[in-house]
Amino acid sequence: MLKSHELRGIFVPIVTPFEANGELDLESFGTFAQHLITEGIHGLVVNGTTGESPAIESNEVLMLLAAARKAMESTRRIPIVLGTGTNSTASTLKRTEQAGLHGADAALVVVPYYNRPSQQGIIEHFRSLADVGLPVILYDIPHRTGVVLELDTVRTIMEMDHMIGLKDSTGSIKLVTELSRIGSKPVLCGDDELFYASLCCGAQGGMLASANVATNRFVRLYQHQMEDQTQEARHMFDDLLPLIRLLFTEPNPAPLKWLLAQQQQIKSDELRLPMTRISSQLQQQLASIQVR
Ligand SMILES: O=C(O)C1=N[C@H](C(=O)O)C[C@H](O)C1
Repeated sequence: MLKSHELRGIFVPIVTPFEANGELDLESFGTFAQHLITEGIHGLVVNGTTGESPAIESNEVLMLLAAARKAMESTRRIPIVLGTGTNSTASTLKRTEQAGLHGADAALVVVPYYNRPSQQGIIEHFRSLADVGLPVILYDIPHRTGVVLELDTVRTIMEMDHMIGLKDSTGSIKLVTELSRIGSKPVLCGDDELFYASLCCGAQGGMLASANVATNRFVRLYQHQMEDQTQEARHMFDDLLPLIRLLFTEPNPAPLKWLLAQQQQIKSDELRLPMTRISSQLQQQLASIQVR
């Protein structure tokens, strides 16, 4: 199980590869997970947004978790964080229990989206997971959920014993700055363009879709920053920024999947609807950028 102080470094929300008929491509998933691990990542996030969690059935989530564990047998054991959050407290509870039973090290639980609960409702949603026995990471991403967490709400949730940290996709450095000022639990940046700024403001690392590609560059950037080699880290981030921006010009993870299929890291750039393949214009732009 993942402890708060181990929530640091580069956690990659791995893409979920599909066969041309839309079935899970577990073979590509396993070999790609091994590749990410050998690139030096510190943790793997299965069934995140980048893993197309809204389109993955709960039995498939467990298949992906088993494949991730298997990939580590021949490489290195790193923490596996499983996305288990939905906009129903009951189903989140059930999925988080399953995650614990099947060997996840922590659960990533997004703020309930779409139904726009009150701040108190959100607090109770996270409190309900206390007895599961699995560490939980709060995932705050207001532009996807439709609800903005107040600072007091985040603090209240972070103080719960089973909560080990925050994935911050708020699109601002305000929250990470304040949480690190008051010595709260670790914050991982979940907004790729703000990664370097977040590290400078106290983030302990990142959960970054872009780190599916250029993986080792993100790992080295993080290491430079931790060793106070801030100039090197800054330069590495500046070099990565054009790639990061391109990866988010069309809905994530379609650009990533196209690039990974080009690199033959996964067999196909297949997505499940409503996600669709990228435009030919973006293909050309991605093809012309230096990724490795
Ligand atoms: O899957 C994730 O985890 C991430 N999702 C974000 C998004 O798609 O909005 C981006 C972030 O890099 C990680």
